[in-house]
Amino acid sequence: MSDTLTLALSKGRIFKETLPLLAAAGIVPVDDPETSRKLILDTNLPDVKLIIVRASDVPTYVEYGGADIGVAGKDVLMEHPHAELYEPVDLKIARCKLMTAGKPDVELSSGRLRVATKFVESTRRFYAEKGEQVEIIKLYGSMELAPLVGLADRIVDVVDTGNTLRANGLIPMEHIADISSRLVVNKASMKMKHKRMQSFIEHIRDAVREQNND
Ligand SMILES: Nc1ncnc2c1ncn2[C@@H]1O[C@H](COP(=O)(O)OP(=O)(O)OP(=O)(O)O)[C@@H](O)[C@H]1O
Ligand SMILES: O=P(O)(O)OC[C@H]1O[C@H](OP(=O)(O)OP(=O)(O)O)[C@H](O)[C@@H]1O
Repeated sequence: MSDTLTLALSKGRIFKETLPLLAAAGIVPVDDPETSRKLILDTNLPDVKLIIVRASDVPTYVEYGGADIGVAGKDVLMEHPHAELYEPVDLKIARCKLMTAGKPDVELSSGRLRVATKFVESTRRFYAEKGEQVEIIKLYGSMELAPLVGLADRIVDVVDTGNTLRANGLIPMEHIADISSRLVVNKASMKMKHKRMQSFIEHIRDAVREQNND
């Protein structure tokens, strides 16, 4: 196994918020994924590469060794409860809450509650723990639309400011989980590239402490 470290990141929020942590670990990407079409990005360090993947694909790339390390939201990790991954650092970035939401003051019909979400696994677990039988409708985005067009009674989505819910006449209801992004690590890489990985993890851990003044 080569000693190159491959890090899987998603574009947008996670990339932007991970950059300062990488910089503190001495890693600066050469290309900007927002403008480049490249999916493998070089960094200032010849032995560190970044790969750009969909946020929900990060655990898959890392579990199967397509990347040694990744950054994934806890919401995404909760959808992969059996993934063979280490989760050594809470990066405390991309913070939000996983919540149920719906229209205020609506009489619910007597049948099963219909819940639209892309977070099927967390939703299933949440209602199972409450002992409530619900019908889960899988969507891939724009969940807020579902109650407005009668597709569902509730949604489960991530909420930060609440602006998206408000803009669509919905209100947050039950809190399911606090979400932040985590460093995830391939188990084989951790054994085979132990020193390099350990040093990277420690640098990131220090950077998180510094960023949060603790
Ligand atoms: N409004 C928000 N505020 C803070 N963090 C958020 C917010 N929305 C999502 N997140 C967190 O950031 C992560 C990445 O979100 P992002 O919007 O970049 O990807 P996505 O569009 O949800 O993923 P995909 O591309 O797979 O559909 C999410 O998994 C979640 O943990
Ligand atoms: O409570 P708020 O601050 O409004 O944030 C919540 C919204 O943020 C995310 O969407 P995002 O803006 O990332 O767009 P996306 O649909 O591309 O993920 C998420 O899907 C919510 O809709």
